[in-house]
Amino acid sequence: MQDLVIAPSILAADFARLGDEVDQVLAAGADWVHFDVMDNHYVPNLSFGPVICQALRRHGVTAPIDVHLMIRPVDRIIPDFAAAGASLISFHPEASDHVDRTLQLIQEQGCQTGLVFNPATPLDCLRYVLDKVDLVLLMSVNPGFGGQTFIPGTLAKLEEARALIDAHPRDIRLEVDGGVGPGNIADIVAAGADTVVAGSAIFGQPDYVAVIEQMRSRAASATPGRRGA
Ligand SMILES: O=C(CO)[C@@H](O)[C@H](O)COP(=O)(O)O
Repeated sequence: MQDLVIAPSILAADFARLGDEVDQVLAAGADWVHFDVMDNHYVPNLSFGPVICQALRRHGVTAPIDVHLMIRPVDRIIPDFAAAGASLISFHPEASDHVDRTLQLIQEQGCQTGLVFNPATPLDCLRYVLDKVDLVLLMSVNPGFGGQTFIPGTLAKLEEARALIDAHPRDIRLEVDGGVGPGNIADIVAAGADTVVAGSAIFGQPDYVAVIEQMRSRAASATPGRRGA
């Protein structure tokens, strides 16, 4: 399994001070910036688009920007995110008419690819496109809002995804998003995740260093394959 990546979701940041907020979480030990794009169509909420991604790059952010598209359709906006500095672009298979083509488009734009599965969406299509996927993202809440409660059934689904990934020769990250924090990260890592998104659990705390350290130390105590140990 790959080293743990912690990707704070800027959806929970103070937008009026976004550049400083991102600088602070990265200085506190976060690895990536998780960038939640919502269109008030695929999900019932509206967030931000490529200009904000570009603004973060112009501000000086060099860490990977992990763009999660909760939009439909997806293809039209992918070149804009690539030009804005996205490192990795993930989308939901049901939001694309042609999943394989969208994955190719992201690759052609020079970004890494991710496929996102909602809590009730089966992983069925994954095995047909694993050769084009760099990251599998399992939603552990229904997408659209931060601050929701982790859906426990995600743990069994993580184990299912981990088995698929481990049977594949390429390095593919397994990310979890929604309701993740110090209280459940050990079980999440034990179930097979190597990448975690956390919004309110990080930005909701006054001390970003302390919460990120706590998440790392609890994750380090997990034994892969042994949930609840
Ligand atoms: O994509 C989403 C919600 O749609 C997530 O990234 C959440 O924004 C995570 O927030 P917390 O549950 O960690 O507050």
